[in-house]
Amino acid sequence: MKVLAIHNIKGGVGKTAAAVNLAYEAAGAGARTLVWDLDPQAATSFYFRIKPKVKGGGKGIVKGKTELDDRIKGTDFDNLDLMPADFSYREFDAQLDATDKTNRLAKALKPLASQYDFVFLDCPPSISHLSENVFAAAHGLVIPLLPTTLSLRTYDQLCRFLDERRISPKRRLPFLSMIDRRKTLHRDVMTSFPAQHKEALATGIPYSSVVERMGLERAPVRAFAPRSAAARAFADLWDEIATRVG
Ligand SMILES: Nc1ncnc2c1ncn2[C@@H]1O[C@H](COP(=O)(O)OP(=O)(O)OP(=O)(O)O)[C@@H](O)[C@H]1O
Repeated sequence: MKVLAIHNIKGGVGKTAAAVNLAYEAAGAGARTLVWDLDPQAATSFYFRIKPKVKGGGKGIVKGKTELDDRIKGTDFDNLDLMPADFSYREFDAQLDATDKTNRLAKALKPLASQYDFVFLDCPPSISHLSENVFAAAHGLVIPLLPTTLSLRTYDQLCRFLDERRISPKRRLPFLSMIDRRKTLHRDVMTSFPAQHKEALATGIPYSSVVERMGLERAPVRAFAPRSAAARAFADLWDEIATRVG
């Protein structure tokens, strides 16, 4: 079982869009796939038409006692399950901070190792104690970045943090999201970012109204717009990530 965290310090960069669409691609390729919606905003759960839990999940995980198995729900798609968000995750960080443990997520996921090929963690925007747990559990960090100066600056800050924790660049999988090729800055970043960061994925996700429509359709892009450029881009991105993480 490979664990992939969709993570960024910044909000609104396309983490949930990536989690939903990459998980759909993995499941479509036949991999037994689980998405864990760690964000109390519960957008991933919304896209998969599953109600978030109201309470209770976070504390048990922090104490190392929660069985995740009975919280998992099936989705409308083959091979694709979801662990819905839980509003108690709002307190996750403070609770994890109090224990000073960074292995809680990894420990909670361990019993699922024989059930899934891939687990996607859709993370809230932060750099926190929860992030430390995510980094300890994940084989790869999938990091969506807007092609803007501030977004790239935040990536450098994240890299310094990962360097301090000796998380190898090989485990970092940054890619550009919401690319608008009409913008000179975006075209420039498409050239400069991979030149400066060898770990960068070659596939980027275009800015697309089809991705925005996910909220209306409540489904991954390829399920309702299979021939769109965005659907092709997520499929290519998944191929690249699957190759990188083996
Ligand atoms: N490729 C895209 N093209 C156009 N709109 C996009 C694209 N990707 C995401 N969006 C839109 O941008 C907004 C933020 O996207 P998303 O929720 O995936 O980001 P996020 O990083 O998960 O946000 P948060 O940090 O709040 O969890 C949403 O309204 C989404 O529909």
